[in-house]
Amino acid sequence: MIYLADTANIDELKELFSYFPIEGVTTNPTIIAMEKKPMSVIMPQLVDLVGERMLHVQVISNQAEDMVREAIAYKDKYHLGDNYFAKIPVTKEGYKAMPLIKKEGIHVTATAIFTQQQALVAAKAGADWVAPYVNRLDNISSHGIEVVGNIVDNIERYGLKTGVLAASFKTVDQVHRVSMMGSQAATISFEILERLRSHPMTDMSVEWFEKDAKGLYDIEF
Ligand SMILES: O=P(O)(O)OC[C@H]1O[C@](O)(CO)[C@@H](O)[C@@H]1O
Repeated sequence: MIYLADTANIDELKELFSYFPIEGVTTNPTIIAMEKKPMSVIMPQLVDLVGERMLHVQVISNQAEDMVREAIAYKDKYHLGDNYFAKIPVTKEGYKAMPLIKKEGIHVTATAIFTQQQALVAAKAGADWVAPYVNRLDNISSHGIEVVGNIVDNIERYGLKTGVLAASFKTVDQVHRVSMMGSQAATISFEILERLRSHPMTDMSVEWFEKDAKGLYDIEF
């Protein structure tokens, strides 16, 4: 499973990119709103920082033709290449837009997915990634992990090329469980990425090693 950072915060991304094997960044209007800056300010910084990693940018238009125009506009304005994915919600207009955007040579990430069938329809419509919302499902007494597992199985069963980009996490355990379900990717906030990377026992062990090594590691380097 590959890790993506679910943030548009430049400081968080700079820090993550310095040590975490992050393969891409996802944004949505809520994530952009948290930065209290408009897209015209955030986008150039993001594009610069993300480099060749994947960049998933959600469109805000709600009519298919506008979604297509918006997806093309980002690509052209910021000279985005093969690493750019237009995030399209799985509404009726979104499904209509997906094959049209693909025809323009732009990759598609289908987002706001809550059911197995929504994911299957998006995959059939040509989506490269489908993004099921794990924690939001768990919060309405549904089963986010199970939904992700079913989507992974269905895509494999029907020989589709779409990848599963699990999204919406509030715990490390949710991330672990989607990885066990075979999700190809997960997009995760800075806070949860830090929590899943670290463990107090690791820090303690390193401290003990350093104490034990005192005066013994005398080879120069
Ligand atoms: O429930 P949350 O944490 O707002 O997450 C919704 C998710 O949907 C996405 O838009 C899907 O890529 C992510 O950016 C985000 O993690």
